[in-house]
Amino acid sequence: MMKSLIENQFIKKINKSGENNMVKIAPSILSADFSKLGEDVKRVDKAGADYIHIDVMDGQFVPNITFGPALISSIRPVTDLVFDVHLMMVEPERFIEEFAEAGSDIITVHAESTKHLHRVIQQIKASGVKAGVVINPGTPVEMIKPVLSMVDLVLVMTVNPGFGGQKFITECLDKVTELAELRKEKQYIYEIEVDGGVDDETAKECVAAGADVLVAGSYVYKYDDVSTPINKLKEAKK
Ligand SMILES: O=C(CO)[C@@H](O)[C@H](O)COP(=O)(O)O
Ligand SMILES: [Fe+2]
Repeated sequence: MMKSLIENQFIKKINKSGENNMVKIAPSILSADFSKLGEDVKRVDKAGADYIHIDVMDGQFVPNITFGPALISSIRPVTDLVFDVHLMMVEPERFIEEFAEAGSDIITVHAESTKHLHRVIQQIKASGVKAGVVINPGTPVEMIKPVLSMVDLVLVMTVNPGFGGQKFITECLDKVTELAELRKEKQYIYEIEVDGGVDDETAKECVAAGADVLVAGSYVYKYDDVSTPINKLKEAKK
């Protein structure tokens, strides 16, 4: 997608106090119907989604296997929405350029997945896309402090990665609050995204803690009319 369009949708909504005016919704296509994936992407686009969240799993970092760059290329023509690509793979540095070329707008890598987190983030930025860092429920914010000044997005997992439809882990919200406070104190520019077990109820807790972007898979795609859950999630900030 056009770089200027990404900038518009991305950083501009962060105002001077470091808080977004509205919460963004990132439906996860992990819970879409893969036999009609393009249609399922279009449905959430039409319903007001902000990002398309794409879960890449390698069967090693997590006990599940999903998509690669070819799938991302194939759905790229279907929408102009930001592709938020969540890499759950060991040594993501091996594939950054492929995922960037396939049409990713944001690539997020797990702090636990590489020995060279700082270098991978540099690599993502050099490939011309936004860079994000992800932490598992068992990983403290302390571990990513050295890269917080470099990233455009921090993703806080609110379930253990690998599967959709799991129960929200409330304790992870303390990290969202900590990241929001750090952003304010140090004038960082990252968005804070949460992923896992998000529905209309847990969304309110996430927003209250300071989340700017809500990923939701099973909650969105269980509805025939996906504008219902997307609107309910947006109301979490009203
Ligand atoms: O990264 C992941 C899972 O590892 C997620 O993005 C899931 O797709 C979220 O699914 P729900 O918990 O919303 O059903
Ligand atoms: Fe995800």
